[in-house]
Amino acid sequence: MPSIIDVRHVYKAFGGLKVINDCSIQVEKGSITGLIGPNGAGKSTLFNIIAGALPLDSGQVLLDGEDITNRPANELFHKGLLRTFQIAHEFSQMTALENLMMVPPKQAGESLFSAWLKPGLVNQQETAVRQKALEVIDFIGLHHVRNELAGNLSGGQKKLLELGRTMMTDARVVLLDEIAAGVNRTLLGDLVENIERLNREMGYTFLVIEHDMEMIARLCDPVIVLAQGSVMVEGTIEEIQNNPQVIEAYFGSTAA
Ligand SMILES: Nc1ncnc2c1ncn2[C@@H]1O[C@H](COP(=O)(O)OP(=O)(O)OP(=O)(O)O)[C@@H](O)[C@H]1O
Repeated sequence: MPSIIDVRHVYKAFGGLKVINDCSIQVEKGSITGLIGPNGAGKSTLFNIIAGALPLDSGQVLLDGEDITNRPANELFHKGLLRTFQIAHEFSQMTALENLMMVPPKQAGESLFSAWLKPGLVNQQETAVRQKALEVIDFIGLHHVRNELAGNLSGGQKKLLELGRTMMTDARVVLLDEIAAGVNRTLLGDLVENIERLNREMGYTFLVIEHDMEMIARLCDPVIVLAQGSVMVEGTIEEIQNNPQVIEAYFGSTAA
């Protein structure tokens, strides 16, 4: 399988602190790849670099063979590379459904000019967007709270909504940053199921940062372990869990 994301020899330092250090990873198209590592290993920094939120010092990032090094996040969004955040950032004063309807980037209704010139087109687009939002909200199991203000949703429901927002665009790769944090087990099950379905039924590729090992074990193959800014080891979850280097990096020598 070809790589959809190809990170090549990336370096990044903050002041004198080398955070990403000759890091190369490949994410296979159609995979759910896990990215784990001890605190401060550089996982979020690497995510920020891939997603265009942070410039790298040297190296290269390719998306499906195209050089996207240091391209801005909004450009990558249009290319189908999306990132969800550690803290869901919904518009709290809009309903869940409206939050989904906000997403499409090329909505003619956003432009006053096109609304004035082509009101029919705007109406047509809005109907199509609403229809798609209703389908998405069904898919993520939030139909019953579609008219609830997003600010009133539970933490887990907000994360489901965040995942739903990626479905409103033609996402190809979604970077998930610690979405399990603070989510109860039932909703976590829903999240995992939805990620699996998006992967299976819609061909999404996922790159997942997660501290919750149960979630990594259930979802991810392969798993990449980052330590001190570069790849320590990559393999199946079983291979990772039994790797002495990984045990050492996580727990120190006492656990080995
Ligand atoms: N904007 C910044 N300025 C300076 N140092 C930073 C910045 N962002 C991250 N760092 C440092 O870079 C290192 C890696 O941080 P990063 O958040 O990428 O690690 P992580 O693997 O995601 O950690 P965690 O699992 O704890 O979230 C840390 O030492 C952190 O303090």
